[in-house]
Amino acid sequence: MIVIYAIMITGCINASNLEKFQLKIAQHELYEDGEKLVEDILKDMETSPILHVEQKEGGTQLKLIIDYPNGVQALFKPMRFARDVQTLPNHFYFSDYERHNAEIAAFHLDRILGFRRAMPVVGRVLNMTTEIYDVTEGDILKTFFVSPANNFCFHGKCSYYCDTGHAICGNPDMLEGSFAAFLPSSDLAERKVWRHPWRRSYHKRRKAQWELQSDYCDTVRTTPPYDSGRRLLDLMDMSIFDFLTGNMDRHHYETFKMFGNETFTLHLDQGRAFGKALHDELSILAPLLQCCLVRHTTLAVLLKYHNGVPLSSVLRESMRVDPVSPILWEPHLAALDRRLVTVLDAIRKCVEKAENPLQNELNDIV
Ligand SMILES: Nc1ncnc2c1ncn2[C@@H]1O[C@H](COP(=O)(O)OP(=O)(O)OP(=O)(O)O)[C@@H](O)[C@H]1O
Ligand SMILES: [Mn+2]
Repeated sequence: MIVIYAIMITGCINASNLEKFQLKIAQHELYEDGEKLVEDILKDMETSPILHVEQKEGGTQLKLIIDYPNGVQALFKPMRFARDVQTLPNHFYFSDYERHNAEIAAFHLDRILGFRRAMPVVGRVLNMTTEIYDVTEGDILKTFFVSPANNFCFHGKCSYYCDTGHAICGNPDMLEGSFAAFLPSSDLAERKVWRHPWRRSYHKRRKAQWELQSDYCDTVRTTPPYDSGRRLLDLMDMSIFDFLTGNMDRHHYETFKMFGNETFTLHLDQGRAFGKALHDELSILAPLLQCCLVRHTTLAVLLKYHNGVPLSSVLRESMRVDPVSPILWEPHLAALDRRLVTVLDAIRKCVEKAENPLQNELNDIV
């Protein structure tokens, strides 16, 4: 990835699999198709001893930074609910709980769709006493307690759901969670955070500009960095990815600074995906619907799953090897195939519109 880092790693006999993986991150993808290191780092995160745990600063919901031997780290999101618990009907997208299994499923889906823009994520069950409580320190320790049902619980400190009423509880002291491979530190590979042009309002009564302005895409596509290169196409991919998973929480996205603008957008933070299996949130597709734009290779992948082995089957099979499988409630898998048809319908309408622009203008007038 960068020269100094390369020298550091090659000069070091015991480079971890994660360091090797980070070193291979390229301008257009996190890892190559079929990269063996992906399986290696998943295995490491699943089986390596946990040396230290601390709460991640910032962010709204509780996350832990896990330290393994050799400086390897992972980002842990805890399980809160069973797989079939849906987003509460009166919750907005911005007050939805994060789901650890959504992070696992999203990594697999991102890989299956050929994006390779999400860091590898694996499930694991922890002993809360020996693998969290005994290896952490500071304020978080004061938030541990035993619940009336005799389960070991903690809530940590954060701005959303870090209180006794929303504690994370083991069964009785075993806790499942997702472990995302850590991105290279910002000293080595600084990231740029971008405001997503189709960001939601994050307010219960306000609408965002894209919801009010019918020609919003014209504004975006004439504004750098969306006016040239791959960036707008990446946002179209992200919109399809998020529509398939039902993730309404794409407020920002990140890129690696060293690659400039002609690089891929990271698929980070899928914790609020897979919340509503029986509802398809069409507004997540707004970027694609408003711009009528899709990458040729993305369309080819979508058609492959539509015409061949269904996306749900390929995803189910991919996730089967995860230690906490099954990862998704079946209706979420069924939703994927249904939503794929919706995406293809939207693209078909765009093609028809492009083939007959005059007719369309007439339709608009009439
Ligand atoms: N795999 C990772 N390795 C290192 N850092 C990460 C990783 N994934 C995410 N981060 C960093 O941690 C931040 C918070 O992660 P994430 O977005 O998943 O949590 P969050 O609580 O949902 O945050 P927010 O409330 O801001 O959306 C991200 O913005 C990102 O910079
Ligand atoms: Mn988030």
